[in-house]
Amino acid sequence: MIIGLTALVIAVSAYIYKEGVPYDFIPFDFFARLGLWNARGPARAITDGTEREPQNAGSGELDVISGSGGGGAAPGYIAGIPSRKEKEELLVVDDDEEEDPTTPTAPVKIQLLEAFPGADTSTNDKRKGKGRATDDDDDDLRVPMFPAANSVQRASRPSMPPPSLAVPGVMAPPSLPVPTLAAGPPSLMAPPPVPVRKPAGASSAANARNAQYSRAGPSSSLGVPQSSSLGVPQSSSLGVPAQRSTLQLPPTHSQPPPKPRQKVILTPGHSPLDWANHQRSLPFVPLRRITPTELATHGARKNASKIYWTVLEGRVYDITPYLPYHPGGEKELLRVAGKDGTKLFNLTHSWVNWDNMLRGCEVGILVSGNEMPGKEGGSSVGGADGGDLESMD
Ligand code: HEM
Repeated sequence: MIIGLTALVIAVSAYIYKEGVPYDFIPFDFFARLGLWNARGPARAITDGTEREPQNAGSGELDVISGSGGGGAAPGYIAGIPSRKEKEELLVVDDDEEEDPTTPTAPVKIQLLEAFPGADTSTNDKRKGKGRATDDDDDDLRVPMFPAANSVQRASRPSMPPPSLAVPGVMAPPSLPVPTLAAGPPSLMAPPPVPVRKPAGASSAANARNAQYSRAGPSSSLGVPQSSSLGVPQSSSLGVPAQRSTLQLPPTHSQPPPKPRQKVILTPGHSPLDWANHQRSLPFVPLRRITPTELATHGARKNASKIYWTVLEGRVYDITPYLPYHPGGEKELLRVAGKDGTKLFNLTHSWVNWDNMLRGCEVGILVSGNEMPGKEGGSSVGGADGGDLESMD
């Protein structure tokens, strides 16, 4: 009997020594349910395989999955505790291979150790002389960096900050790519080739005009330096001229360039706002019928009165008080004195609301010379010798 028991104990010991602890052995499952088996704290029994206690998540405790609802796990399997065989398989390291922390194998090993916190690595620790040896490391749940902090991958991307290790389980936001404008190989796509319009039979005058409007040259109109700092190669294989800045607008040649502004510097007190105030102070003048002959006496030349009239869409205006307020200058405004200035006005600035601007300067309407026989002659603003509109109607 004693010999038999002794032989049984020896056999069990030899089995455990060789194969590891049979966790699926029913008594162990029973002890695990009682909370006696887990050496790292009270075990959590999950009876139906779905309920888990979230408050202990990540605390290093082990999950016990019962045989009835294991969801594919072996009956009595204690999640998180590998068998000796598993541990040895997981922790086998090629002795010939030098352990380099920069290679991806180092984090993998760390992850395996983290995945099985109860694993006994003393064998490997003794063999390698290093590794996870203290229990303090069990509470360190930091996510290992991959690639390693000093790996070649990280060294090649210096702008990417290493993920924060302060908050475990929180992934660092991806860093936005910062375009390197000054240095580095050109990574921008080359612009499309500039379309070259060369109509057959184009006249030499048109060519001359195109040459005049074309601003391709060493100086960019946008002020972009010719040595582009955007990394665009100066000599593109797509046929883009090397001296042209990529930010420069391509020449269209379809329309002539707009005329440069010809605004003059107005004397102080003659701004558009000043004119609006001054116009309100002008005296009211009864409107009259004005013939072209009378209008001509108020031209720019041979005008002793220095009173200048013009016509805009059939209405006669005394532009004399407006002369110092005209943004285009007095000289330009006097070009329409004594005649119909509608066409020139609209050619210059059709957007200007002349009706509103010159309301206080209106002196009458233009009539043909036949309508007012005998009524021609010089007259000043508000003159009484013209045909008064109210009295004539
Ligand atoms: C007869 C009544 C006229 C009125 C009330 C008037 C009024 C104005 C106003 C308000 C502006 C400023 C436009 C702006 O800032 O966009 C302006 C600009 C100018 N005006 Fe007149 N204008 C008159 C007639 C003329 C005439 C007859 C000419 C020339 C033929 C002329 C030539 C100019 C020019 C060259 C400018 C500067 C355009 C620019 O570069 O902005 N204006 N005028």
